Amino acid sequence: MAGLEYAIVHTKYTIPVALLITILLQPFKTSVDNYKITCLLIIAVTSTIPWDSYLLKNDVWDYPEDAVIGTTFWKIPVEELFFFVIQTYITSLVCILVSKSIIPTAFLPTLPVTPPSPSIEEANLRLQKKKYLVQNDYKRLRRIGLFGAIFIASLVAIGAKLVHSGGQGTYMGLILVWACPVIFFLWGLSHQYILSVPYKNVLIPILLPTSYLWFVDTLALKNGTWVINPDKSFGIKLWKYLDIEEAVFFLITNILITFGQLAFDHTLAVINGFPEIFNFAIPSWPPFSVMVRGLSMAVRNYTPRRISNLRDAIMKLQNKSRSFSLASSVFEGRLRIDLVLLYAFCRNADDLIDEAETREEAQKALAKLSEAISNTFSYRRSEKASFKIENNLKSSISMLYNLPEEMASSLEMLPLEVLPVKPIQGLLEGFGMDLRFPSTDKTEKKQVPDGEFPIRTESDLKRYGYCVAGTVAELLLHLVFHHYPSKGITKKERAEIIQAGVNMGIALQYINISRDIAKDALMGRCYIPSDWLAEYNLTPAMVVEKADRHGVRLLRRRLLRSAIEIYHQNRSAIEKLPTHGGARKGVRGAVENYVEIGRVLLERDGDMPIWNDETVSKSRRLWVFVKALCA
Ligand SMILES: CC(C)=CCC/C(C)=C/CC/C(C)=C/CC/C(C)=C/[C@@H]1[C@@H](COP(=O)(O)OP(=O)(O)O)[C@]1(C)CC/C=C(\C)CC/C=C(\C)CCC=C(C)C
Repeated sequence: MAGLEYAIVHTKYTIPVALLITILLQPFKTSVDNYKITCLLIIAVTSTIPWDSYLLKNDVWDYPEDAVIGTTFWKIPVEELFFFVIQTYITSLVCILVSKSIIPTAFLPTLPVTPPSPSIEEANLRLQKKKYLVQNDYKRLRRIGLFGAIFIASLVAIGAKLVHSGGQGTYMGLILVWACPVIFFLWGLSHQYILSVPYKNVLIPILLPTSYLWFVDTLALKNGTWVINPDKSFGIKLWKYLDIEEAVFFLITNILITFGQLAFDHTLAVINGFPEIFNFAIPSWPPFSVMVRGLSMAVRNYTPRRISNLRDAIMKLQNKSRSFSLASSVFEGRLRIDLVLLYAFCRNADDLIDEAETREEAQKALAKLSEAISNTFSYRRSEKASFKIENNLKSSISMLYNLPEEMASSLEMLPLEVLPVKPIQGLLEGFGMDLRFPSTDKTEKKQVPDGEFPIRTESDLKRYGYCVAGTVAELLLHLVFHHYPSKGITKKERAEIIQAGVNMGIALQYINISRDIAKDALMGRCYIPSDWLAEYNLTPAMVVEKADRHGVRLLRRRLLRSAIEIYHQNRSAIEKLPTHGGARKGVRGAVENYVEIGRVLLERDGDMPIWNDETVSKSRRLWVFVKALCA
């Protein structure tokens, strides 16, 4: 007599959890995630069917007739088949969710390079990078890898022995001989990557679903939904009702799924991370042959400098910008890597000027950077096909132009072959404008008189906005179109979208200026146009002296209103961006996150001084971001 008990286990326990995680992941899900889930589902179902069918035929476990609907496939009840699917799906989603915060390429292992004895700054920097260095100790990885392989191989041997002896060890033996060879294979291919990613990325997808499924299994065993044959199992219980074999089964299958997901991430990390080797566009669903090539590429062929420069760029992004760091998790593959590298370049260039001790030093640094950019740019254009990041410890750009190593590396990493040079020069022009403010350093001989603050009119402000932010948007959108050249968009439409992006960049810069009025004043800068200030009988020097004034607040409101207006005029262009690679969602999320700062400032109105990026609370930032992704 057929029954619904097993089906009820799914409706009560597995389906709701799967739905919940699907909803949680939905805003962040990319098409590469669908690829990984689909592949694993196919592998899991096809490999489990013969095994499960064998166990059922040999009476290792059974289902009372009144607990299942009665429809079977190879003797397996459909509810059981559904279990393979839903468990693989749930564990894969958890794995994908926890992996969102990392860029897999940054966790590829690298062969040890013997560095010269470090200077104090280098030693400090290395201390900061400890997270990666410790996890990336190559010899240690190999040792653990070997130990792990011996351990897994021993489990296979124990399993074989148990199966051969039959009797109570049968069920445990069949689990071990079926799952451990696959785990051995995945471990062999990807143990260095598995050991290099943060532990939580491996442990959470294994332990969280396992403990939940232990709980569900305990209930099912208690209710007799399925029954384990006492003649083919040890009779040892982890706790009341939960047989040790069942506990091992769920643990081991979740290890399988998690290792499978991580092996996918590993190969994607390689094929996305080394464009000089995989020198073709990588589709969201890369062909199997490319995946195998990535997985089998030896660590000695990786480019350590590329990996370590990428790690530096990620650290910069995480330490300096919460909004762009969050937005980065939505972009996929090479676009994500290139955006992080672009961020690091812009940030390093900005810091190079802002952190110079004197104006002369800043001017010199700007000139050196400008020269390095134009020379690197022409060199790359001429050597386009053969460009390769060298493995030297020091960047050649740093040696040639005497630029700080971090700055030089981020320039070296920038995909200049696909970027226009004009916006990069525009960015430098913007930084140059920052150097035209009167100095706050009393020892400096040449003081610029009040009238010579560089932002005199609204059009100066707009030019400045274009230089430091419009250009960033232009570069960002060039990267989007380079990686996802939508065939449906004409050249004219593309130019219009880029123009809208430039305007949006200007709007974001207005918000940035409004937020930082007090902070900028401390540096002797005032970006509110002098002729706006004059309407309130104020001068830029008065703002620098004391930013918190009634007139300044009113002008800040005017600037924010103007930013929001530009935002409204241009935001529809975002919906014309390619959806691939998370481009549209990511740009929408990044823009909304930043515009929220403007909205909060308008809400708070009177608040001054406005100090730092604590303007929007973490929870509000996340909420706005998720809403933007779901729009
Ligand atoms: C996802 C990801 C990693 C994106 C990277 C975006 C990127 C390359 C940003 C570089 C930012 C930067 C350091 C620029 C140097 C000059 C500067 C300081 C500009 C201001 C940025 C904010 O910097 P800040 O560090 O102060 O920010 P925090 O609040 O501390 O986080 C700017 C305000 C400029 C930012 C402008 C953009 C990123 C361009 C925005 C335009 C688009 C996203 C395109 C919109 C597209 C359409 C079609 C409308």
